[in-house]
Amino acid sequence: MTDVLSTLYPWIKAFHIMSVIAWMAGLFYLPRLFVHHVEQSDNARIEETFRMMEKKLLRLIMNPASIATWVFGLCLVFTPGIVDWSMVWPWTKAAAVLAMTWFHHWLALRRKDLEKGTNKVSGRQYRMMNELPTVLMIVIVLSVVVKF
Ligand code: HEM
Repeated sequence: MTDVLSTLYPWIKAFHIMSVIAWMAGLFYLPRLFVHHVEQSDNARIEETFRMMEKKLLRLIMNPASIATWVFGLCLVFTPGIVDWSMVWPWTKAAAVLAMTWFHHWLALRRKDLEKGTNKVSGRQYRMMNELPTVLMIVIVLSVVVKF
């Protein structure tokens, strides 16, 4: 099994990066949709459009992309010689990836609130939360590329 992972290493990494790009696109865009959704919540027709866009973005892009990122990422973890756990970078990457996954689930819960009309988060708070994936992405990319 580890032989197969070593042979397929460049392919798995390529698909890992593709799924990361799709996941990150959603993690950056969904909170922006929430900002405008909250700030236009007096218009029923526009609100319905936001609900549909948020649901499709999460279900069709973000959920599958996050699963693919995890599956390809874990294949890379189990590829012999790729991760040296005595270094710092795998731990900073793991912490940031867990935080990114928490953020994904937080967004999914807020989407349900917006769908049911029970949202309590303001547009300003969504704007602030929107910075989190950027910070985590910087930590992750520095971890995997600089490998401190
Ligand atoms: C979800 C769980 C994840 C796991 C288990 C995981 C694991 C890994 C592993 C083990 C590598 C191989 C490093 C190497 O070849 O030296 C890798 C590469 C990479 N990961 Fe992840 N990763 C995950 C999520 C992410 C996320 C969220 C991002 C971006 C925000 C990301 C960006 C990258 C990049 C850009 C590379 C290629 C680095 C290079 O070799 O040039 N990964 N990942």
